[in-house]
Amino acid sequence: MTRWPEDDHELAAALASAAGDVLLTVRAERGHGDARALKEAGDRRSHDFLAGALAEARPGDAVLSEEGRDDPARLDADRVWIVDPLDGTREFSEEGRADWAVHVALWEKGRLTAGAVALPGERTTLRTAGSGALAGDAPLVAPAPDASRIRVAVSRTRPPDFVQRLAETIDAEVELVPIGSAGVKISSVLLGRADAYLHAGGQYEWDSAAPVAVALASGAHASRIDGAELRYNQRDTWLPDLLVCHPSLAPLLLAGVRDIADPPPVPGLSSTA
Ligand SMILES: Nc1ncnc2c1ncn2[C@@H]1O[C@H](COP(=O)(O)O)[C@@H](OP(=O)(O)O)[C@H]1O
Ligand SMILES: [Mg+2]
Repeated sequence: MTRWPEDDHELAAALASAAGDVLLTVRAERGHGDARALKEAGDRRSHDFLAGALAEARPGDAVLSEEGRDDPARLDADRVWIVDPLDGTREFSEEGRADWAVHVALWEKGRLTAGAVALPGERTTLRTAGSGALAGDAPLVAPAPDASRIRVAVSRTRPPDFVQRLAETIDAEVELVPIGSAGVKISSVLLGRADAYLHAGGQYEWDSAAPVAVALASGAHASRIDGAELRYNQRDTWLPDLLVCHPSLAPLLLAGVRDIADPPPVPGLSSTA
């Protein structure tokens, strides 16, 4: 039986990193000849590893996993691990790509209290610590952006119409940076490779819980795109939109989103025409 860390931050990091090793092994064993079989094997092996390890390390806690059966008992639990065993499944199956991740978050009585995002392709893990956040062993502090030229991380494969419209609305130059996986996109913001991640149109709690836990611990802004709090361990796990960025960019981006939803009147055009 493995000796798992007593500390929840350490446990999240150890589990995410170890699941990342499982996924690297699956990739090496199977190769990229059959993408569908590789995706299925990755999802399954990583989930089985995380579910087994959590049952061993924290037998009293509930688990919500993308790949597991949803047990409604989690709604009455004080501690729920929210995991995405393989985020960026498509990218995992594509040879040479490193934009896929493992997410492990802990929710306690209404808020995220610990989390880790393993980036196995980069051999590093971003995680919460007792206070603050770490990338590997180095302190992780949300980097201040240049507000005149904003690099926005977007999906590689789902058309970023919403972000495109936002780019036309706000008073700044916007560069779209296509990256796979929600966890890698949020990590890119936290590592200073992008300035914001804006997503609308659909996602589930496991896609964002762990990277949002790390983002908040690092001092970054993370909210729904209307500025509301991101809430986890809800009955319906659909969490369709979010914004992660440096706090200094949040007012500009949230105002841009409001303008898209409620476009300002065009001078000279009557609304009662
Ligand atoms: N409209 C949508 N509906 C459901 N899930 C979505 C979604 N857009 C993105 N996601 C999920 O968010 C993650 C990142 O997607 P993307 O790389 O396109 O930004 C993926 O998770 P998984 O890889 O765990 O399935 C993807 O399935
Ligand atoms: Mg996911």
